[in-house]
Amino acid sequence: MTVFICSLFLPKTIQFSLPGNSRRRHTISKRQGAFAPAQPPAVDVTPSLFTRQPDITPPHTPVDEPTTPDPFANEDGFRIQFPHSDNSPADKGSKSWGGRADQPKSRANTPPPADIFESRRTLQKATELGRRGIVKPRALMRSESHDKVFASAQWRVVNADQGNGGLRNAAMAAARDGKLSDYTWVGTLGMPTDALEGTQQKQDIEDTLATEHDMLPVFCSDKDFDGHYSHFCKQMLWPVFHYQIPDNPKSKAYEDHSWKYYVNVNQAFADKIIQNWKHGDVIWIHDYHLLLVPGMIRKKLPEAKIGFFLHVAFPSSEVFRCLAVRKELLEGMLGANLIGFQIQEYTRHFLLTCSRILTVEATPEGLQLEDRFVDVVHLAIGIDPISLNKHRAEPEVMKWLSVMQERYQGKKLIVARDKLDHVRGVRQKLLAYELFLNKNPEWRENTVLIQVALSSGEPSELDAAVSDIVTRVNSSWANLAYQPVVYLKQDIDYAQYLALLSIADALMITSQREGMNLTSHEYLFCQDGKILPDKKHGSLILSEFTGTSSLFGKNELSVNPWDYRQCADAIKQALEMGEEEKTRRWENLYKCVVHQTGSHWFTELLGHLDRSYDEQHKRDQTYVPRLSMNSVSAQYASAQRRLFILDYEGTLVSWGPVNQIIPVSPQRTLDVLNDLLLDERNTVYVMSGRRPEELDRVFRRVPNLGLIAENGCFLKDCGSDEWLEMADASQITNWKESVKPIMQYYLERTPGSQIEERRCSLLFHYNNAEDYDTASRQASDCASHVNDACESQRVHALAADGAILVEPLDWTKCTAAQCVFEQLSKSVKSDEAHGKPVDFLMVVGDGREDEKVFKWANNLGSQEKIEHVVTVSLGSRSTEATATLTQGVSGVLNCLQRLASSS
Ligand SMILES: O=P(O)(O)OC[C@H]1O[C@H](O[C@H]2O[C@H](CO)[C@@H](O)[C@H](O)[C@H]2O)[C@H](O)[C@@H](O)[C@@H]1O
Repeated sequence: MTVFICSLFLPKTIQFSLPGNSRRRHTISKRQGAFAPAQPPAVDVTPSLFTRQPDITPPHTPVDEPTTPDPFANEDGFRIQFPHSDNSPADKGSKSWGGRADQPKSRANTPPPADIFESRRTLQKATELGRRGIVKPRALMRSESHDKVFASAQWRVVNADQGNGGLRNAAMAAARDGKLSDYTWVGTLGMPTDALEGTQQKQDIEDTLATEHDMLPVFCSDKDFDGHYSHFCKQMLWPVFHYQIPDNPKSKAYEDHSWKYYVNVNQAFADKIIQNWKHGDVIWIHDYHLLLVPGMIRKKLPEAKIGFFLHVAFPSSEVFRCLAVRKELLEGMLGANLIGFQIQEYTRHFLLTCSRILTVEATPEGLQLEDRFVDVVHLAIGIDPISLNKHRAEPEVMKWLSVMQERYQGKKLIVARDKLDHVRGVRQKLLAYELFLNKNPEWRENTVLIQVALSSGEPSELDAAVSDIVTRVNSSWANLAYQPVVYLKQDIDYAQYLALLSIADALMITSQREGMNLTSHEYLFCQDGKILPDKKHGSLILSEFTGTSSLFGKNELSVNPWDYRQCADAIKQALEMGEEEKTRRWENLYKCVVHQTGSHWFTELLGHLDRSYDEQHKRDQTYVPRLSMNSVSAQYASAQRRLFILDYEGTLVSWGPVNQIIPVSPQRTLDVLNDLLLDERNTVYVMSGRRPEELDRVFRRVPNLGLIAENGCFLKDCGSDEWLEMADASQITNWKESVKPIMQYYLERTPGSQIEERRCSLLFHYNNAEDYDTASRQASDCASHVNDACESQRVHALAADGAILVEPLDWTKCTAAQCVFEQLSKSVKSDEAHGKPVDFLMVVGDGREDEKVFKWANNLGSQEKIEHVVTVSLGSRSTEATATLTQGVSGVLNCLQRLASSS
């Protein structure tokens, strides 16, 4: 059994050795996947906390590689500072795609990024102001000769600097802990690959990754990848999932065309997995880049065990519904057996979003689809303390620690490492820090904020804004010996990262939204004082809008990043906090971090997927036997008091158009019911969504029949002329007043639609609409709108055939059936001499509403409250019923007729 771990980026990529590349001369051993550096390193220019930085920007156009051979390069990888280590910060931050000098350039020829004009304006402004720092990296040029160079270049497999470090660390930890044995990673190489198309090299790379690294590379065209990642993911999904709705024309420009690239890349993943899947394998798909993959696989492999985990936040339904392709995205996710989120808030948003947008039934455990159940859970990812502990004791970390101790002696250090995009709130943090210094002169010369900012790709207004603030703070309060902000607009290596976390007095995270934030976990771990006994239990200032914050129980200094005053006060509080309070807070936080590890997260979710799959499969595969006429006849014959609860449309008569009055009285049905009722031991109820008067008309020639109308809101007992209104009339009137104007709004915009008012429900019919597709979209919006607006009124909107049905939650066919049974039981008690308790209950139905009645009836049987319980479902849907009948309405009528005749 193989576990396929599918994420956009593989943990490995390919590094090419190019002729004439003076920066890195290598001999290659492809078997070992290793280059040998020909020259010893001349100067160490690895980005560092001490490289003199101009206040505004890096000194040169950023490139992803150091300009000399990396002194830390080792046989297994490059830019990994610990030999034989695959570790890196859990929240890594992905580099821009296709920008590396030792990888092919992209052939994507999509339009320039939407904000390029904005960037140009920003550049112009910056030039006017005399800045040169936000220079856009030169466009990457490729040519035929460029491709040829790569096609014949030597290459090796190296660790990727893109991707989700938290996921990778968790998988490695689970494997190390013996919880994950056979696994294969599926993902892209995170580099342009058009240049390799049709070459032997591409095949060799694929083979090497498969055989030596257990990795299946997914190849897609540069154009597809660029459209998928740089456009649809980064400009649509990333902002929306983090509550930033791209509502300006420049973003909309990408809406239509980039969607198809998103689909293409997702399809390439699905195809790769489908080709390699074998029975028993587990498919685990990760994150917002691959939302469609579960659905695409499910179509081809209905039996597959598929899990999906979303690492980023899932927004409120109000935000999610702004996405034009909201339905497609949700339906894609619902191809999984289990969907996982980091925290409960995201789970709640997702369930509500599905119930509103797809009008599917949500329960606390998951979603009931027409033919399957999908489990939905939350379980937050964690870090790997074991490897962190090992690596922070490396000499390289010690070296950086001593350098920093000397450099920042007597200063309080607030540290941070974030991606520089709006979502991560770096600007807010700097403004809060500025306010803190302005308000607290006593701290001005004693505090340093070290902000490491990872590039998010394109230069933007944000770069300029952040640089402005850094300049302002430094020019206000710096002197020859002191600089209040150290701003590094590039990543630091892992050793410096660990040193930074260990020496800090506070870590400050001000994300506007974030799925989790594992940097804060790594910080807390490094603050145990084992490496630096005199620096420990530092404070954590953490945005309340991170997933991590919801786990930490306010032991952190929780802040709202938009509230600068509160953030500034939190900095002061962090720096002035007494040892006792710091220790108490840290101990509680530390417990959380070391209990909830990445390895635990990984194995728990895989275990959960197994359980969900087995359970769902049992339900789907449970062979629901055909109704045995012999056995039901025997039970019927032995019973003294029989109760039948029979669904009407789809069960006793074929379905008619829901918005039409039932045209004819179905004679055969009436005859069968009358025959059953000839035996006075029989009590028969017919249940329906129809109105009381309709049922009266249909069944006027069946005296003594009990009726349940409007799905349980009305009940008419056997032999009675009176309808009992089960539902609370005033509650119904209230919600109808809210729902009617909403329906009216959609009616006016959907030619050919109709509203039908029943006593306790409202229907929006669109079956006869002029443009069915548009009408069905309108209907679904109408349902979401009703569900949103009337949430507190105990009412819900559901999709019915060609209609949206709005009905109360508190009165159902099941509550009516319960009432019927209770009444019968009471009448037995009051007439003990003659009354007999019900000893035979038969429920027959075909719809989802009937399932609740089956469940209730089966419970009565299993609790031995009724001796014989027979629940029968028509059709092939998964069911709670204990028997099925496949011959439809005529099968039901034949069965009832045989029972009636045997009396
Ligand atoms: O930038 P991308 O390549 O699109 O990837 C998105 C981010 O993925 C990872 O972060 C997410 O997962 C983390 C672990 O579950 C979680 O802590 C974080 O809140 C999520 O956003 C990755 O660590 C980031 O660098 C990527 O930007």
